[in-house]
Amino acid sequence: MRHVPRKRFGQHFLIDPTIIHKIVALIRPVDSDCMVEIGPGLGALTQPLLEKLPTLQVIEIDRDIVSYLSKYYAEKLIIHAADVLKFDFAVLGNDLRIVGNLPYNISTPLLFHLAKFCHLITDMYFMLQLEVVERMVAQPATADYGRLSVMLQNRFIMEQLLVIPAEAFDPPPRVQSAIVYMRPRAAPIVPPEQEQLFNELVLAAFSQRRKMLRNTLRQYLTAADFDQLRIDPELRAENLSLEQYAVMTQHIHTLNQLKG
Ligand SMILES: C[S@@+](CC[C@H](N)C(=O)[O-])C[C@H]1O[C@@H](n2cnc3c(N)ncnc32)[C@H](O)[C@@H]1O
Repeated sequence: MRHVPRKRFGQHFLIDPTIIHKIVALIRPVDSDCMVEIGPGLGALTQPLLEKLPTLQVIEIDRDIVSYLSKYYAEKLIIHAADVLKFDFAVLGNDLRIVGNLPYNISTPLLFHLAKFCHLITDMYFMLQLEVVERMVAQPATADYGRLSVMLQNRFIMEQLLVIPAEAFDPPPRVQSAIVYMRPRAAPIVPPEQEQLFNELVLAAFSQRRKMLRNTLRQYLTAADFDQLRIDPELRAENLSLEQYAVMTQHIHTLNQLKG
């Protein structure tokens, strides 16, 4: 089908057969998988995945692409014509394996949306902007370490896999891309009932990442609290590990409970 790529849907279609083959080899689809592809587009990954799977569920927003896919792949493909940011993954069942060459313009909100369903997910393989993948897997005391790293690492084990050059796509994006592997932790580091507080705390700390915690977290922790937690209040957001954010959250949660 002749299709003019739509910028507003972040359409950069994979065209390099060697890279497509490598991505599918990483995913290793097997018969029993409950596989879901986000943004199948013109089928670059869909076609080779379908060769290994009895069925595949896809979520696609572009109505022209939806009608093309429903004609071309009639039977084995279950198409959800929807905006993935509003999609309720719970309707797909559990043990989900989710894959996709994601639209880069919505990657951060999409990752946060998916995190809400991590109890239903076995693993995920995504193509994303390299810079975003580097931020996802970043460790403390590095320039890439930030809110995205802390919030996602709380829920997922993640690994940067292949780096993909822009020429592998049509039209080529202005940036390099990478494949990231994400597997939900058996349990998040921060208990779910403290997640809202954890989110607020991490947001406050990184809102002015060059400032000391003493200032950015003033509304949450006193000098005595920092002392009790054995965390130096002169540190900055980027110096704290996920575990330290979890300990601070637990401490504030307990204080809040005592206050009633
Ligand atoms: C980068 S393209 C990838 C296409 C194809 N998988 C490939 O690798 O060639 C992103 C795909 O996601 C779709 N898409 C963009 N925004 C979406 C959204 N909010 N919900 C669902 N699909 C979306 C686009 O229409 C497009 O098909």
